Amino acid sequence: MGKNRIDRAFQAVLDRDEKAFVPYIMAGDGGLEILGERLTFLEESGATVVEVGVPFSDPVADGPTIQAAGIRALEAGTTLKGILAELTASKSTRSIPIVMMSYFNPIYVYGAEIFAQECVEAGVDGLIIPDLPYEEEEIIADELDKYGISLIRLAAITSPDERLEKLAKQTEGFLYAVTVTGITGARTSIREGIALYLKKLKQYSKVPVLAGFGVSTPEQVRELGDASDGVVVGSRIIELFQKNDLEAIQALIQASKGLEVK
Ligand SMILES: O=P(O)(O)OC[C@@H](O)[C@@H](O)c1c[nH]c2ccccc12
Repeated sequence: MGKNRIDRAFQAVLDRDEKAFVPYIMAGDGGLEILGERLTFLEESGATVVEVGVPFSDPVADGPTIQAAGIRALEAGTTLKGILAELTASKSTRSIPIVMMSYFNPIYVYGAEIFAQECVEAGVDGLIIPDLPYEEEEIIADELDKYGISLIRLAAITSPDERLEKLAKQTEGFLYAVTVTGITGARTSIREGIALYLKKLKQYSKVPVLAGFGVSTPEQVRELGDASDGVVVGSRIIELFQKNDLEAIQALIQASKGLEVK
């Protein structure tokens, strides 16, 4: 292993027999000036990697909570350029790896090469581009490769095995296993069959498999973590930051520690 800091962060977690916890936050929600502070809080609370969202006017995969956060961020004047500048300015205050989540359009408008270059300066180690299909990746893959930025692929529960296997073999950093059909957002119960789907992905993948979409309670963090290498939590983290319930965020992160490793 060891392409970049993401690989090392996961390795450290797995070596301690813990599970990874990746919180998602929307850059610019609450103002860009608090982004650095939130990243530091998440690092100090034991997150493994942070997923930082870029707000976009047409967020096709986002549920209501993430959409609303995106609208607040856009209304506060957040731009991709501003996010990269803020991440660069606060970079020396943290060591936690950052994965940026952006739809393809803002990156395309920015220019793939300059974007990749500035990601490195900003301490962005990986990217999730939810509307970039596997078949179209070449539009940016070379630039990311050149700058050592991991391209994290999303696996859908509805995909045929053959596609899942390809995604699992190609992905870098981790494999994002989407555990629901539909959009992001808190759900009350974990769908049956998820554990089998996660186990299958784990067999295909050389990098950690993280379960995401609809994870909102410590129990779900434990349950999904048990069947995978960890979880991604978005909507719930955004709600808790809004309520300023920092203890509940820490409790969610704590739930990813000390799980029985299968
Ligand atoms: O909000 P949830 O259900 O906890 O799911 C995580 C998710 O929000 C975050 O990873 C994310 C936000 N927007 C996305 C778009 C596609 C894939 C993933 C995402």
